[in-house]
Amino acid sequence: MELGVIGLGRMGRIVVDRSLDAGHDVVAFDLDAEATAAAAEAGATPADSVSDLADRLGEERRIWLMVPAGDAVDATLDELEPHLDAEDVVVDGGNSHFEDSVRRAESCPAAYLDCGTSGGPASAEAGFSLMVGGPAWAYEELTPVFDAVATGPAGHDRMGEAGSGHYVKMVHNGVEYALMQAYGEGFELLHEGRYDLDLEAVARTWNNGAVIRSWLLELCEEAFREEGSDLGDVADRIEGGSTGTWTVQEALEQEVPLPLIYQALAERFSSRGDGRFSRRLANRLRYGFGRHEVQRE
Ligand SMILES: NC(=O)C1=CN([C@@H]2O[C@H](COP(=O)(O)OP(=O)(O)OC[C@H]3O[C@@H](n4cnc5c(N)ncnc54)[C@H](O)[C@@H]3O)[C@@H](O)[C@H]2O)C=CC1
Ligand SMILES: O=C(CO)[C@H](O)[C@H](O)COP(=O)(O)O
Repeated sequence: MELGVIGLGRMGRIVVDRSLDAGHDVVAFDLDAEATAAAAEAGATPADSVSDLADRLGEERRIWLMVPAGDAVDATLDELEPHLDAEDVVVDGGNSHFEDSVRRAESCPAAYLDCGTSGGPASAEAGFSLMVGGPAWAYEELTPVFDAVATGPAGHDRMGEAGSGHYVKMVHNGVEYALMQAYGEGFELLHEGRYDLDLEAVARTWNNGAVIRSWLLELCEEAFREEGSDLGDVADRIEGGSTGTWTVQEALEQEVPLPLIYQALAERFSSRGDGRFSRRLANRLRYGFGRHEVQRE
């Protein structure tokens, strides 16, 4: 298949590389010319602009957006619009709000797939987990690319109609906040408690057969290995927060109580000044899965 990829940062570049590795042809564009050139070196056909990318694709255009959520998605769609028709498919693989995706699906001349993407840059080799919303025919049409970008056929599925992919990803991120908070609290007690513990050894032991083993716990193990049991100079400051806020807002609207996710979000908002260990670990874990910059003292 021939795929256009717009946005070649930490995530978009993985879409390019995995698609090329699976034998697909890729036309690539980023506002940053260096990112476009780097994708070309990897085997993609470079485009000079969004319009140029659309022109270089064949009759039935398949285009994957991996730009920051918000205005960049709308700006890209505005530029694409004159080139699109009902036979074309656009995938938004970023962390867009599901209501924005519903609006875009209604106004986009092409079939529109909202695709929640989990795994982060650390999943370049293994592939992502993809949660897709939108028309079934478009999902089936893009399945060869989803197979390549995800961990494989089991790593993606169609969640339902427009918006459902980003809705599921929003809730995923709420769960991510709560899990990070739970691990953080447990390790904080171990760190402050009665025994002088090697927390990397604790995490490693838990990761080998314990009920609470997980990828986030593997990232805890990595963080303690690289930063030390006291997390060194990792600051008590957790950035991000938009996707967790959306989850809590939706829970309030639906009158579904989510005290753990809300509390984890509140911890982020109050993460200033008092050096909470749990938040310093969450700060470091966001580097582990997302290559988000570690805030340091
Ligand atoms: N980093 C992560 O762990 C994850 C990120 N995401 C989502 O994936 C999307 C991309 O994230 P990253 O790759 O991490 O961001 P990034 O900042 O590494 O890359 C974004 C790229 O888009 C380019 N760009 C911005 N506006 C553009 C435009 N109008 N046209 C063309 N290119 C444009 C930038 O130059 C940059 O190269 C975001 O929506 C993010 O929330 C989703 C899951 C995980
Ligand atoms: O989607 C992700 C992981 O699943 C991204 O890493 C996202 O940036 C995490 O959310 P936040 O920035 O609010 O911590």
